Amino acid sequence: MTIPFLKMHGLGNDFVVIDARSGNLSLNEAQARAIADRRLGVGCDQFIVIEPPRTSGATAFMRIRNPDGSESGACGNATRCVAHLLMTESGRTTTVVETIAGLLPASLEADGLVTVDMGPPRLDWRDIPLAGPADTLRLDDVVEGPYAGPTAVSMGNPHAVFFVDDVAAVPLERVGPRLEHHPAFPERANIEFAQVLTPTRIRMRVWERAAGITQACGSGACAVQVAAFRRGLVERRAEVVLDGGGLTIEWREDGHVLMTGPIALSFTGELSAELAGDMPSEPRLQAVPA
Ligand SMILES: N[C@H](CCC[C@H](N)C(=O)O)C(=O)O
Repeated sequence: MTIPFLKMHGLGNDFVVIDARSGNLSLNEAQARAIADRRLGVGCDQFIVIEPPRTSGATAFMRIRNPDGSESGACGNATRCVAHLLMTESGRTTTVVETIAGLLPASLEADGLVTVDMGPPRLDWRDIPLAGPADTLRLDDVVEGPYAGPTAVSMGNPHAVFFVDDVAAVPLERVGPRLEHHPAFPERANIEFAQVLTPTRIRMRVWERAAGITQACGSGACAVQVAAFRRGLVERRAEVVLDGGGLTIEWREDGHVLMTGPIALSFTGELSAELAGDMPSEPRLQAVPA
């Protein structure tokens, strides 16, 4: 018994996407880890399962799992990929992707880019979450060498944004894991380092919770833009430049954060019986050109 998958990415942040809308996918964390393994499995930054919607108004529910099997409440790059699949399937230029963090309306732009309304950021310490009361604008207790006082933002998942003069000089592979597991973050955190180039352009790099350094992080780019605006460093709309390329992020007056960027389909394949485990064998999603 095998199951087809789509290998997709957003600016190099890559995903294995499967369609479980036709059956009950009894996916466990171990299977997610096996599929995400870059040697024994397909390999990906996140494993994405499309499930039937839970809420009226949603087209489909998107479950997000990190390579360690842990579930996340947001994945901006994958949301663009799934939204594109759903709009291609329906022939419409709008859709609504549901996650455990809420309903995310999306639209297909004339230039082929996808815009997702990632909703409002959560800025209260309880919603990040943090271990205790704190001013999320600057966490003075979070220090790692010369890096201190990040801004905490949740986009449905936790982020800590450090502002630096030179992102390229940050030893991300060393400080990333230490900060991800800092006691201030009871659910760990995605760690971003941002360098404001102009009021409408930010360069950032990311150490993703449970995934390490990735080429791009959509929810992280949203968190960086929100943090920079809260600090008076940028306008409401800016280009956030990641290792894999640029996203346009706008923190709208109504509080919602819009993210616009590309998606790509790399290849399609079939999960072997060993990897598929007891997954159903008749998914609906057909490979569609990106
Ligand atoms: N590692 C993240 C999930 C993926 C986020 C990222 N890939 C994005 O595009 O937002 C977390 O555990 O919160």
